[in-house]
Amino acid sequence: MTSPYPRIRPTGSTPRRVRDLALTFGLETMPGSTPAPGAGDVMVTSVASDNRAVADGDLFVALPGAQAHGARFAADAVARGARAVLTDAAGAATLAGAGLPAGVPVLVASDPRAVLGPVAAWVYGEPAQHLMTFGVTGTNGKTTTTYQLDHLLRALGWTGGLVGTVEMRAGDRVLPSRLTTPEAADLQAVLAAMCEAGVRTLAMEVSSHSLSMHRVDGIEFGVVGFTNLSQDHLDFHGDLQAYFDAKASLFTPERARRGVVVTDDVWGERMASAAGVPVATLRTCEARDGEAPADWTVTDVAPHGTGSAFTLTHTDGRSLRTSTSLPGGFNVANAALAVVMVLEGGAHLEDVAEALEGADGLCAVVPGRMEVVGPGGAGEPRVVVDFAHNTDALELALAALRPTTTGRLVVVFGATGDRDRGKRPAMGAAAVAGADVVVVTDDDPHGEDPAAVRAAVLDGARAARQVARDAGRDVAVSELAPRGDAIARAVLEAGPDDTVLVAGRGHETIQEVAGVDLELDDRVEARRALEQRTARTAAGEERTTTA
Ligand SMILES: CC(=O)N[C@H]1[C@@H](OP(=O)(O)OP(=O)(O)OC[C@H]2O[C@@H](n3ccc(=O)[nH]c3=O)[C@H](O)[C@@H]2O)O[C@H](CO)[C@@H](O)[C@@H]1O[C@H](C)C(=O)N[C@@H](C)C(=O)N[C@H](CCC(=O)O)C(=O)O
Ligand SMILES: Nc1ncnc2c1ncn2[C@@H]1O[C@H](COP(=O)(O)OP(=O)(O)OP(=O)(O)O)[C@@H](O)[C@H]1O
Repeated sequence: MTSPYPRIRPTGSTPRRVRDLALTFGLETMPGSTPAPGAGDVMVTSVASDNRAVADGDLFVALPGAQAHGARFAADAVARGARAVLTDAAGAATLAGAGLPAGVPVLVASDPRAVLGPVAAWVYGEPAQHLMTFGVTGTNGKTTTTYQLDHLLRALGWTGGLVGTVEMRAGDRVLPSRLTTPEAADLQAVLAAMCEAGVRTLAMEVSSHSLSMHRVDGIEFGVVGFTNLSQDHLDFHGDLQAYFDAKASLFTPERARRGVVVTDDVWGERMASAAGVPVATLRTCEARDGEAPADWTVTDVAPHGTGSAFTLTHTDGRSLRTSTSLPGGFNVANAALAVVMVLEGGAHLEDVAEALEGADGLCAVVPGRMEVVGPGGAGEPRVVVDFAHNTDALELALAALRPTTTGRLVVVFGATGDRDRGKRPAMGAAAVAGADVVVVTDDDPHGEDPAAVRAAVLDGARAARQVARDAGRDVAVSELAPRGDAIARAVLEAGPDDTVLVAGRGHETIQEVAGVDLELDDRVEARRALEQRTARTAAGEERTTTA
């Protein structure tokens, strides 16, 4: 039996009586599924919502889904050791005739997805209540901000746990992530494993999907943060207002005690006004005319190593100066948000300043976020891999690299298949506006025709190229697939003073093409191309010397 994904679970859990579960959450038990009199209590120690990840002692939660109903997998879940099932009326109807073994209670909830989080938290002993919890939402910056949060919390002496797009970390246990925010059954198991491992703080990404799909229900975050909002995921939410509303639901008493909102964009101001919990505002760029000062303000941004130094000041006069190693103004915003969330969570400014001093600022390496694969120099171009996969992020990533690019700025990118199609031409236009050489290739096509996705991006790029030409700026636009070839050509043809930005996939190592998972790591491809350049240069030099 294969499992689609391993899970981080606690090694030991207190058995919980299914009867108590049903009473606590007001769940009916499907007639005929109650254990025989005298058979003793059915106990569960853990929760799973996918049969392929079930272990002995699980409550299997059979959720209705867009592709299938989880009830279809309940018999296999029981065969794998699930002791009870929680589902909805449709699932119960399926199970009534499915011939589950006797003595497996089937609990029925009107909306099992809505109750899964609180149920899983109850089974695992409310792990989030034993952690200092920090949740970050926003279109871009969640991963970066959570890594900087974790870095600072560790610098303050805490053992930190991390959950997000790249990985889940619970003490010494690390697992690559499938989702940015895991389903509640998996998430509560990770939190329980963190508590078991002596972890004291949690820095986690909270995606808008997860908020709409109840994945973080059952968690009341100590502090939540909002980075920004721009066009993305509209295929799921429908429009920007619905996308905003999903994120705003994190700033409610059911989900958080207090918040920090970056008010650099209008959506941040709206988030601060809409919040149902106390929030501190943070501005990292010039205030708009007539705008009230934010609670926290970033000033005196200056180059510092590969990133920036900046000063954070509160209206009450508190102030500290620190830095981030990641380039770009947006990474100042991410670093500042991480610091303010920790301060708003109750840490003393002096302690934070001292910790940052000792930790050399916010210098967490964030896999695939402005990751320098080749530093440049010695005749080689600088090569950077970034996760920018929407218009706003691409614009900012290019803007972050332009000031330190003395030659041409080259960008290799594409757009994700089966996701928000509206952003494709805009991404093409953003690439032309910010770069000198634009190579359009595949990102993760998923089930879409890769050429059609590239064509949509090229439409925007070519239209913008004409505008650039009319303004006297010539931008080279080309198309090349597969992605590995595009990365190789860009790196091999770049000049020694050029910067090559490979954008869109960051840390990812699997590219899904027509349902087939291909191994593809942009960093490996870029490194290989740099090695080819070096070998070619060496061979050229040898030919010269032997000539
Ligand atoms: C839109 C969305 O989020 N869909 C999620 C949803 O899918 P679904 O409702 O279609 O579920 P389904 O596949 O029909 O399965 C129904 C039930 O049967 C179970 N099942 C299914 C198959 C099986 O063999 N055995 C089994 O038990 C499933 O676990 C589920 O409980 O429930 C599934 C099971 O948990 C998720 O895997 C799936 O995420 C899909 C894969 C996905 O791509 N989600 C993305 C959009 C997402 O959530 N992204 C955000 C980040 C966005 C961003 O900021 O970039 C994230 O937090 O990762
Ligand atoms: N504060 C920000 N504002 C705008 N763009 C940003 C910001 N922070 C990072 N970016 C850009 O967005 C990309 C994604 O950053 P990051 O992974 O930290 O965000 P994310 O919200 O976790 O994204 P995802 O949810 O897709 O994982 C980065 O590679 C960078 O190009």
